Order: sequence, then C-alpha cells, then structure tokens
Amino acid sequence: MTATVTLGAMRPLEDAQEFVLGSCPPKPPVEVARADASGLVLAAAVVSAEVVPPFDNTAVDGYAVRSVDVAEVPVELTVVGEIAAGAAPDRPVGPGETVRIMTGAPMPDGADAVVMVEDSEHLGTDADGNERVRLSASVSAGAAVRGAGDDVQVGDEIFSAGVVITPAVEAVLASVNAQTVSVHPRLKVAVLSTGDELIDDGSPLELGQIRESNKTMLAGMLAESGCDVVDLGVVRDDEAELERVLRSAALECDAIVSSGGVSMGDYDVVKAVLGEIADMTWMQMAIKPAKPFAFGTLTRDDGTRVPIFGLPGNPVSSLVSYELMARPALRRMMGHRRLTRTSLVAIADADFRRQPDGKVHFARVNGVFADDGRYHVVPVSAQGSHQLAATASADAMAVIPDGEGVERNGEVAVLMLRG
Ligand SMILES: Nc1nc2c(c(=O)[nH]1)N[C@H]1C(S)=C(S)[C@@H](COP(=O)(O)OP(=O)(O)OC[C@H]3O[C@@H](n4cnc5c(N)ncnc54)[C@H](O)[C@@H]3O)O[C@H]1N2
Ligand code: MOO
Repeated sequence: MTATVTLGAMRPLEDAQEFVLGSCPPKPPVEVARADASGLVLAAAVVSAEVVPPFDNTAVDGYAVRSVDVAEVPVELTVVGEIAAGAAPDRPVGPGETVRIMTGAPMPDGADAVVMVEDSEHLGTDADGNERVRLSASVSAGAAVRGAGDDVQVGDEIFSAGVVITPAVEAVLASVNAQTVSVHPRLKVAVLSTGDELIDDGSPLELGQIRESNKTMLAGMLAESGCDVVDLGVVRDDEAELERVLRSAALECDAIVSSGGVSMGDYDVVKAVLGEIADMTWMQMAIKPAKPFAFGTLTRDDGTRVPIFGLPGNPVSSLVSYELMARPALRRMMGHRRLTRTSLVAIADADFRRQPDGKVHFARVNGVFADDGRYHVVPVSAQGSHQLAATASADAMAVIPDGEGVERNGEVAVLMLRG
C-alpha cells in the first residue's frame, strides 16, 4: 500500500470530513431483539400490528356511568360492581346504575363516561341491600374515556427509518408488541494508544515517561457515542507487534481508533505499519488544535473495509479530532442521520483574539444560557493542546474563523460538546 502524505497545503476541515464520511457508509441492517436495540437507529419503518390502547378504558378512578343518568346532579345511583385495571367487566351498566372503576380498567358496556371519585359520596347500603353512591358532577358522553386506538392504530407507521431508539421509542415498540426491529448494528470499535513513553500500570514515572490518558478518554467517548469498545491497550513502538494488533483488531472490529504518531516525527512506527497494511491518507487540516490527522481503511480478505482513525497524540487535539472527524463518521456507520453536535450562535463574554494563520480555531469554552435567552461563552482557562485539565470541563467549542478573532460581546458560532 502507498501512503499519501499531504505536505504544505492544509486541507479544509469540511473537505477532510467529506473524504472520511465517504468511506464510512452505514452498516447493513440487522434484525435484533427489541431489548438489545436501545440507542440504535431504525433501518426500516415500524408499522404497528396492534392498537394502543387495546380497548376503551377510563382515564380516572371513579364511577362509570351512562351520561344521561348524570345530566342532573346531584344524583344517586346503584353501584353494581367494581372493575380494577387488568380485570374485565362482568356485566353492563343499566339505567340508574354505575360501576366503580380504576384508571386503565376497561369501560363496561352501557357506560359512556366516568365521574371522578372526588365528585362522589359513598352512601352505604340501602334497605334492599343495594350499594348507593351520590354523584355531584355532570359529565358528557366520552368524558374521561380513552378510546381504543386513540394512540396507535393497526397499520400506523409509528417510526420511520432513521429514528433513534430512545427509552420512549423502546416503550412504544413494547406497547405494540414489536419483538424485533431492523436496525443498523452497534459498532464494535478498537481503541489503542502507541508510544514507548506511555505508562499505564501506575508505576513511578522516569524522565521522559508520561501517563497514558488518551485511550482512557477515547474509550469513554466511544462508549458515549454508543459503540462497544475493545481496548487494545498501549502498543509499544514495535512494528511486528503493532501490525499483529491492528490486523487482529480489523478482523474483530468495525473500526479502529488510535492516538499518537500522526505528525512529523522522523521515525514513527504507527506511520510505518499503517502505511504498509492499510490504505492511509495523512493530512494536515486547516484547524487548530488537531491539525495532523490520518484516515484510511484496512481491507479484510472478504473485501470489508475497516476504517482507521489516526488521531493526534496531544490530548486536547485527540479530543477535538475525535469530535470533528471520528464521531460523525462512526455515527454515520451506525445509521444516524444527524452526524454533528448541536451548533448555535453564542455571545462572546470575553475577547477571542487570534492571528491569521490559515486555520479555523476551535477554542474550548464554558457557557451559560443567560436571561437574554442567548448562550454566553468564555474560553476555558488554558488553550494549549497539552492542557487537557482545562479542556476536560468545557461545555462547547467556539469556532473562530481565520482572521483577527472575535471581540467581547460579538457573536460566535459554537459546537456543543454535551447534552
Ligand atoms: N515539526 C512538527 N512537529 C509537530 C507538528 C508539526 O506540524 N510539525 N504538529 C504538532 C501537533 S499540532 C500535534 S497535535 C502533535 C501530534 O503528534 P503525534 O500525533 O505524532 O503524537 P505524538 O508525537 O506521539 O505525541 C504528541 C504528544 O502527545 C502525548 N501523547 C501521545 N499519546 C498519548 C496518550 N495516549 N496519552 C497521553 N499523552 C499522549 C505525547 O507524549 C506527546 O507529548 O505533533 C506536534 N508536532
Ligand atoms: O493538533 Mo496540534 O493540535 O495543534 O497540538
């Protein structure tokens, strides 16, 4: 395989994103049990085979009545039975009669409305042994009755392809007895970090060593994106070992995310190995941070192309690169229609000064929705690409176009990082 090295010219972000998305098509649909589908994206519309609610039922606890019997109130009626939720009525309601009924219970024949229990007074048993109640509210036909099918009818297309299976969607699927659904499968994504300087076993650091942190972050971000994560650990600077790990990950996983080794280092094991076994493009993107980025595919024997995202090693750059490059692509593979984070126009509560350098800057910010209804942002305290401590609690990234920056009180586009 040959590696394409883009030197000199920086690639516009949108161009790089389009290039990556083009190699990350949605995974073919699979039929899965509803219980395993939470968070996944429907690949086909769901048409209901059942009605919801399945029968006319009461919306309140009270007395099922014939509405004509309560046209004039107060009125006394004979209580001829009781229907709890889950029970079936065993007799109709005749003139002058009522049935005590609990929320959700089926309406008995004859009754066409329900008087709330708050509007009743239990009178006890009369001389003939009949239980009597006085009702003080007049209700019209249909009052407090939830008709069969007034939520979902047989044949309704309740969800279209592309809908995300949230807990509420899952509940509706349960309510119409959809036992399986056609979805884009959950992605299994391998994550690794590379470099002999990385220590992840808690041992004391020697000069030159640092603690591994990117993989910890990326594994969490992948899980947050709805992927199953396969942690490949820290792979040492050993070509044979890295090749073995990557090849085996490509057999088992739908995508691979690595951090480190994508910049200009004289000799880099990641570059050497990926250049050998995958079809990689090494880019310098016109953004800061996260300028260096690599993307490619490793082709399995069966022809499946497994995307590989080579994120930069600097921790903040790794985070930004994941957000801008890997997350949208992985979401596309999982069938999501909306690939990017929520964006909005915010008010800069501080100067966002910068110098022209041909790049779009992504400043990490904290923000609040203020009383004026606008989102107000200030930069986090440190903006270096090695200063993850400041970025970790950022709410959003402010997009500062090439130029002199944005002045305090000016408008600035932001990409939300959470929520
Ligand atoms: N001559 C140039 N040097 C650099 C350039 C450039 O354009 N020309 N770009 C800089 C930029 S921008 C970035 S970002 C970094 C990207 O470097 P690499 O992706 O090659 O990553 P490394 O060199 O391996 O590491 C960079 C930095 O990050 C630390 N790191 C790496 N992995 C981890 C990890 N898993 N956990 C925590 N920290 C990690 C590593 O120790 C380095 O400090 O290149 C610039 N250089
Ligand atoms: O991507 Mo580097 O992002 O500017 O530190």
